[in-house]
Amino acid sequence: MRVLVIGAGAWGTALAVSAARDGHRRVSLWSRDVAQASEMRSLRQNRRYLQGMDLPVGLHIAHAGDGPLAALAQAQDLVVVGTPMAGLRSTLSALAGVRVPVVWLCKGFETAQPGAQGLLGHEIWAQIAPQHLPEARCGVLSGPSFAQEVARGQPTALVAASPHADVRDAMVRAFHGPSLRVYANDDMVGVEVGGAVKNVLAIATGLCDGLQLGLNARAALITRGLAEITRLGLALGARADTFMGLSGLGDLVLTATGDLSRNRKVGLLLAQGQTLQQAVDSLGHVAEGVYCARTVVQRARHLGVDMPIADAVVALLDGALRPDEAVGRLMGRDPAAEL
Ligand SMILES: NC(=O)c1ccc[n+]([C@@H]2O[C@H](COP(=O)([O-])OP(=O)(O)OC[C@H]3O[C@@H](n4cnc5c(N)ncnc54)[C@H](O)[C@@H]3O)[C@@H](O)[C@H]2O)c1
Ligand SMILES: O=P(O)(O)OC[C@H](O)CO
Repeated sequence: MRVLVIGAGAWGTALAVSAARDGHRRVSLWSRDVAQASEMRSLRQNRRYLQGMDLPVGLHIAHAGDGPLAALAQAQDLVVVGTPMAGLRSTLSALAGVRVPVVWLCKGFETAQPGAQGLLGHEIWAQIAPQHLPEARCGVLSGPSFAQEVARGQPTALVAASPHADVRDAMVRAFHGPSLRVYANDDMVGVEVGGAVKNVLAIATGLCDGLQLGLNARAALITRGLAEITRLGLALGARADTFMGLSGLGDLVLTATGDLSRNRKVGLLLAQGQTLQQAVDSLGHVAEGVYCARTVVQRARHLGVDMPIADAVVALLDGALRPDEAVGRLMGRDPAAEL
């Protein structure tokens, strides 16, 4: 099987490494940065994004200087976009017309532009791909997964979501292996909503832990956060049971509690008194929750969905509330029925 991973950040590299360990797959990792790709070719490491991890001998490194991305993509069995949300639209545009299933790894909503709604991956895809190729097919690979652990071969479970059975199968064939289980799900909307909104909630739990509000508070945030994810997902057309799965509860628990999470780290740093800019600058990697929190809240308001925790995160990121005021606002809400 021939697999192309576009975007040599932490996650794209980790999955390419994991897939390439199986000698039956021909895996290529593409970087837009020619200098980074050249270094990866010579050192067989991605020092910038996955320090200390050797790239398998069989992993082919490709870059923007090798020729048109669409031509390389056309020669594959599966194309995997590993950029952050901010790069998804431009990458899908570059791939328009390619007759190979395209899936992505990013977890977020597109940052909303003035006068427009920020979109999920499948919504961006619908604006671009079918105009060029009506039979174009897409999917998303998501679930609880820190890049470093996957690259090291530590046991991990992912979910491959697409409305198309052949795309789900292609993702399973590309990535399922001895240390990586890939489950299939046809609810792409639910899987995308879970992956996007958990990042916003992980900022909240990071803040909660940084302020030492306690374990009870963290459990409450995770549980009520899952209720917010589910409400928004249902309003967008997802199935409720998806949110009990890997891309819902699973990824929320991992990101909200795992100290490898960049989103959780943003919350921890804000609690220490850092500005948002200082927190983001210190990461060196993308924290999608920072960029999609406003979109989540806008989409929820548009649909009449109540998301008080996400609202508080936005107020905090915008500097409209201090951390202690955000806690006060959440705890001061009127009593409500749980379900
Ligand atoms: N790191 C993880 O553990 C992890 C796990 C699961 C999902 N994700 C998701 O995967 C996505 C990527 O995360 P990451 O951790 O790899 O980010 P990262 O910050 O480590 O790397 C981002 C990479 O994308 C590249 N890039 C940015 N815009 C691009 C564009 N327009 N075209 C091509 N390349 C572009 C950058 O040069 C960089 O190589 C995010 O949406 C993240 O939420 C990350
Ligand atoms: O480091 P984060 O917060 O971007 O989370 C990484 C993955 O999405 C966890 O599944």
